[in-house]
Amino acid sequence: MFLVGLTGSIGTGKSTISQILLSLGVPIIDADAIARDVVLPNTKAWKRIRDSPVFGPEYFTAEGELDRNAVAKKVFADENSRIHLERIVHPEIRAEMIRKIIRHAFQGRHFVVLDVPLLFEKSPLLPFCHKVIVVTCSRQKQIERVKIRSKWTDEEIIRRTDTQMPQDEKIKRANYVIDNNGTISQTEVQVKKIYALLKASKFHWIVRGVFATGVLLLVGSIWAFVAFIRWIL
Ligand SMILES: CC(C)(COP(=O)(O)OP(=O)(O)OC[C@H]1O[C@@H](n2cnc3c(N)ncnc32)[C@H](O)[C@@H]1O)[C@@H](O)C(=O)NCCC(=O)NCCS
Ligand SMILES: Nc1ncnc2c1ncn2[C@@H]1O[C@H](COP(=O)(O)OP(=O)(O)OP(=O)(O)O)[C@@H](O)[C@H]1O
Repeated sequence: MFLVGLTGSIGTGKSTISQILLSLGVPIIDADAIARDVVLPNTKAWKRIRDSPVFGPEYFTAEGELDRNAVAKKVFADENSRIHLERIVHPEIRAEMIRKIIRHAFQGRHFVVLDVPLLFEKSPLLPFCHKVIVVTCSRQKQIERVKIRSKWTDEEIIRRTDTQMPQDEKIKRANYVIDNNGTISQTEVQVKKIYALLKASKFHWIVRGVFATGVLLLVGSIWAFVAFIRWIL
């Protein structure tokens, strides 16, 4: 199995592309969804946020859930509190992503797509991605689309976008770029082309070969070590 990163700035269309890939049978690991799960009440990250001096009771709802709007207002206006939140949440997200990757590998998947908004900015999984897909659209479309889906103001959207790597920088680092300025059907055509290329790739055999060699070397070393000890004794 090999890993494919899917990234792009806020509202550019990552989830839309993930849905298209999912309909083609590709497993998706969604970092935003995991980020929501790891702060559910009574989880390790939730407790650390609750006990942190940076986020007081006003950042929690009456039911004890993290008040995402209140937290977003704070962290996207104040870099130190964002770094503080990320230090609590990112290790939990990373651990869960790795667990999911291992599960897919044991199921013998050909490749899995990691939908990670901060893939270039923050993710330690980037070096393990065989290919990276970047989805892009104009800033105007980003704002229009995010506003349909949420109550965020233009200012809030721009503030969030400005904490992320500029789109042209992401495009430079991509293996594949999806232009999501047009209709969803136009995007679907581009996604299907990339899917066909990934499906035709034989890279997963190389990964399997390296993994099998590693396991054989490990088992061989343990066997030789045990044989040596027995010979001494
Ligand atoms: C600040 C929080 C509570 C706001 O929650 P909210 O429901 O409003 O947004 P949601 O989580 O759905 O994120 C929407 C988008 O915001 C952007 N975003 C989220 N966190 C960050 C961040 N730390 N830095 C830059 N952009 C971010 C991403 O483009 C993401 O796709 C939440 O985003 C969060 O916990 N962020 C820290 C974890 C994180 O870095 N997540 C990104 C995925 S690894
Ligand atoms: N080509 C398109 N035409 C019209 N609407 C679109 C198109 N692509 C995405 N959208 C809509 O724009 C909004 C943002 O798209 P989507 O949620 O896929 O972006 P995202 O990059 O995953 O966002 P986020 O960074 O917040 O996770 C959604 O409401 C989606 O339905």
